[in-house]
Amino acid sequence: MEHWTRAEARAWMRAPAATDDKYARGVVGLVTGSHDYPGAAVLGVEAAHRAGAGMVRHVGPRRVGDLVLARRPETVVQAGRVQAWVLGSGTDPAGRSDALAAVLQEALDEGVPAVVDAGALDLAGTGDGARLLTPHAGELRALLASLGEDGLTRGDVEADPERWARLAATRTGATVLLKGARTLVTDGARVVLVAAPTHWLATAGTGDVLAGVAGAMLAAHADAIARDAGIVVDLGATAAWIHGAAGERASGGGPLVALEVAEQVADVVAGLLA
Ligand SMILES: NC(=O)C1=CN([C@@H]2O[C@H](COP(=O)(O)OP(=O)(O)OC[C@H]3O[C@@H](n4cnc5c(N)ncnc54)[C@H](OP(=O)(O)O)[C@@H]3O)[C@@H](O)[C@H]2O)[C@@H](O)CC1
Ligand SMILES: Nc1ncnc2c1ncn2[C@@H]1O[C@H](COP(=O)(O)OP(=O)(O)O)[C@@H](O)[C@H]1O
Repeated sequence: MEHWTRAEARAWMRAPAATDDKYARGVVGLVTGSHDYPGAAVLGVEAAHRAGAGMVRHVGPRRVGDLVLARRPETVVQAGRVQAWVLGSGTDPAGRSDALAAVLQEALDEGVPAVVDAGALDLAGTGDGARLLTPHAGELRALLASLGEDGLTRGDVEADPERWARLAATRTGATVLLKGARTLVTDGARVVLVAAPTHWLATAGTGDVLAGVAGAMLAAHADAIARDAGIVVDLGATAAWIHGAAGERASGGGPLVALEVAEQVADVVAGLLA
């Protein structure tokens, strides 16, 4: 098992050059949030901006888009070309509308890299392109059940996370980032461990922030992923490392809220580039 530290994370960061424009830095598109969970969209969008996306698009219900814009007017709330997608945070597959199903499927079929989170995890095996699945243990259990691993409990996954994350990666052909105090990232062959520096991260919405950071990482490296999809493991691990470091800064030893974690991401990136 590989252990991901600041040194490994640094290798995947790059400051913009004189020749870069917003598109060269990577456009992230998010299909996240819903009437029930609008906040997840705000958190993921904030994180994608702070992690260095050249542009962030959000596709979702009008009310969700309005909340996103109220927080981040830089966001483009229209569909369009992206270098990477973040799909599913703050959505519930049980209540998925036909319109949302169509938008998600179109994104998955585009062939660009995608972070597949929360309410889109049941679509993990569909479409085309590199995939980074970001389940917590309960979501991994559900994903494995859908792949035929009946009778598994969340406790089983927590007792042997490496085994179950590897199995899900092998079965889906995706890279799996299994969230927790110790986050595992695996493509079925390599297994990378990212230890969180603070357990105050165990709070609502921090997973939505992680998805936004991961989306920005995939978008920034979309061309390299097209040449070698194996680097999605490195990019997922780097996103988890940045998320942990941002959580540590947001916490300062005490409680944090997810939006503060997202806000700290830019300083963590600056520190890696220094
Ligand atoms: N601000 C936002 O918009 C946010 C939006 N979010 C979005 O919410 C969506 C759902 O994601 P999630 O991870 O919260 O739920 P989910 O995977 O269905 O697991 C449910 C499990 O939890 C358990 N459980 C529940 N309550 C419990 C309790 N009091 N005490 C103990 N256990 C309790 C429950 O157990 P049970 O009650 O069944 O025994 C079940 O096992 C997702 O789209 C996410 O992105 C979140 O990111 C938060 C911020
Ligand atoms: N005990 C813990 N210590 C450190 N980090 C944790 C701990 N528990 C969860 N996390 C992290 O917090 C985030 C929670 O994500 P998730 O379970 O999707 O919650 P949410 O859906 O509320 O955003 C993940 O990044 C996970 O790695």
